Amino acid sequence: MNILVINSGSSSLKYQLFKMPSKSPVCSGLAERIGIDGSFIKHTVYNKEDKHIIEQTSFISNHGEGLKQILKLLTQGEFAVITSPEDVAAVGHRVVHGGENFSGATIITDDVKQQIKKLFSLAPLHNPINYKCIEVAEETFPGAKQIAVFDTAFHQSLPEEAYRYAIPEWYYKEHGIRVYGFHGTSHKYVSEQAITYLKKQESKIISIHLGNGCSISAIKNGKCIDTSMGFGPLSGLMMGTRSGDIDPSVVFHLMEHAGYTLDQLSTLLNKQSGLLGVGGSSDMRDIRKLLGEDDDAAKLALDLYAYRIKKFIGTYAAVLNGIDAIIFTAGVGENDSAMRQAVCKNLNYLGISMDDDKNLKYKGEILAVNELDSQVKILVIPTNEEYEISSQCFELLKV
Ligand SMILES: Nc1ncnc2c1ncn2[C@@H]1O[C@H](COP(=O)(O)OP(=O)(O)O)[C@@H](O)[C@H]1O
Ligand SMILES: CC(=O)OP(=O)(O)O
Ligand SMILES: [Mg+2]
Repeated sequence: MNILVINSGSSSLKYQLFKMPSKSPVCSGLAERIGIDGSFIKHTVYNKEDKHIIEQTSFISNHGEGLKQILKLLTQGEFAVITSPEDVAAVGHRVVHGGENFSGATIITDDVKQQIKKLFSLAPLHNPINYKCIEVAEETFPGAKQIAVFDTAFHQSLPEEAYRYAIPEWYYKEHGIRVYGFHGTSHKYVSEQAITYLKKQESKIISIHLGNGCSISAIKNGKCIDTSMGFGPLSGLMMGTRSGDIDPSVVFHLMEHAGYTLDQLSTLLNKQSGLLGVGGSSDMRDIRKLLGEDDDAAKLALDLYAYRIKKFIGTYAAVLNGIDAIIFTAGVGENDSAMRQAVCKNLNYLGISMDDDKNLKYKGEILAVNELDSQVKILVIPTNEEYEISSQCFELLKV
């Protein structure tokens, strides 16, 4: 059964085509730096021993356009992997915000689409894009099942003390104001990988997802018990363009004393803050380049970014009453060894000590980068949201 998975993030669009139940994809790829300079698509087709890579470097203004270019690569030319739309049984979509209604993979109906639409304002960088990708896929593969896998699903296990805010209950009951949490598909996938690696079902794990969006989760015995993103994917860690935690008084102040509108505030906190706002670019690779040129703003951005992660590790060590392993994953977590090192520095009191040489050796496979006598394992685990989505779709269709 062929399942195409579309994982649209805030800055990227990743995809993989699986012939389920095989975990090895038929093809995979990503469009990166969507909407900023230097956009590109890297498309890889896997043959038995060989692989073919196609790279395109024209500007991609938005995700809908990116997906159309990707679908061309899948269906046209010498390395096409889909000869007819009927070849695809299902398209699995990452959908970021599912509110409280979805805890598993869900067939997309008109009603589900309306619910995704209702949540646009809570995940403005994501749900509109996810919705657009669903529409493009419906047009391209009219006979395929369209299935949504929500980032919020894995966090439905949060206990009430973690998911409720300290405001009157009415706001929860009437307006659904609570912590939902995001990147759940990634946290679920990497924590399951860690449990298998540790051979320890009863485990206390901190999973740190550092992509364009960033979040950190406390996972006890395979269940998420707390997470840093909240009502929307804006709180917690510092991100590519998002501020992460900020005192709400700042919002009142800017409204009252600087005449900011809601739109301006949303733009400031969602699109102009984080690495971009402090360091001058949303892309960690650019920040590293600026650091190499002794740029003070880039240095400050890196310090803030690492400090915030460290603070959350301390918080979740308390929440979990100990730690067996911490996981670094996603674009920055997997590729930026210097950030992993900065985060783990001076955490010896928690039993976390990194082997700096091993940390430099990560090559894309799960790797423990802690010293041998470190009480806590430090794992770098490549996330695979696409495979996790594909297997959830496959399970749903098998029933
Ligand atoms: N080699 C690298 N070194 C440092 N950062 C990297 C590297 N490769 C990718 N990244 C960073 O990963 C981030 C994107 O992560 P990703 O998980 O793909 O994001 P998303 O899925 O949220 O779009 C970008 O900030 C990018 O700079
Ligand atoms: C939820 C979220 O922030 O996703 P991304 O990292 O893909 O932007
Ligand atoms: Mg992502």
